Amino acid sequence: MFQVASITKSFKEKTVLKGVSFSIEEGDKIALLGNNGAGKSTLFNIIAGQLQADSGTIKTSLDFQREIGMMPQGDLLIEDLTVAEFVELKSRMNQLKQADINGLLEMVELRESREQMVGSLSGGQKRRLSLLLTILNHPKLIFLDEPTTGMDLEAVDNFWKLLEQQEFTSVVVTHDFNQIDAFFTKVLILKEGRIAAIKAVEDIHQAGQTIEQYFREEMNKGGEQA
Ligand SMILES: Nc1ncnc2c1ncn2[C@@H]1O[C@H](COP(=O)(O)OP(=O)(O)OP(=O)(O)O)[C@@H](O)[C@H]1O
Repeated sequence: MFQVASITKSFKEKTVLKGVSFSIEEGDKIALLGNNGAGKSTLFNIIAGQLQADSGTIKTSLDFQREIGMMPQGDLLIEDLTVAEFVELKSRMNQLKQADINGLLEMVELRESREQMVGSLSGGQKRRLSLLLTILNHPKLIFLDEPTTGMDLEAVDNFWKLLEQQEFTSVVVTHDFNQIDAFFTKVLILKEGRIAAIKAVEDIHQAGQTIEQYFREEMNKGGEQA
């Protein structure tokens, strides 16, 4: 459904991505993991078309506009509309007929904030609104870059529950190790600009590990070699 092949990217003399390749199949729920500075957001921004790779290709059978949803790390919101106005506007832009604005807002627990200006929402509320706008037109594949940043614990729990209820094929950059074991089907670890591991969560669990334990072990491997 989506293939990333041999992506490289440097900023001045610093090479951030050193040939990143992976495929996404329908139904995959992929956790994209890596330490700070590993290049996750750079990869995400290249996939989103916000940044140009130095080399490599991205191929997909999906329509980028209609079938792929992207939620970047920074919220791209119009701050001087009310929450309801913004969701209505986005629904119209997506040509959704008779969108149930209250129902949609309920889904991300923003119903009570419907008349509030977007600019006055808290960081966590803005993330929830961004999520809603990302999934509004029911894309087939979603990419989320640290979607729960700024959310309180309850909102984080609710966020993962909400995502679990949806049937999206997804790639999520996250550090939420407490919640992710139940959600993902695959783990992709980016380390020093390369994919260090791609592993089915089922196999990790069968080996008696949590995703966090597996991640820590993979991250330590390089340390032992160095
Ligand atoms: N526009 C830029 N100009 C110069 N260097 C950049 C730029 N964007 C990213 N970098 C560098 O590329 C490296 C990877 O950054 P990136 O944001 O992709 O990491 P990340 O894995 O998403 O980290 P985090 O978990 O902290 O979000 C970092 O060293 C960063 O300083």
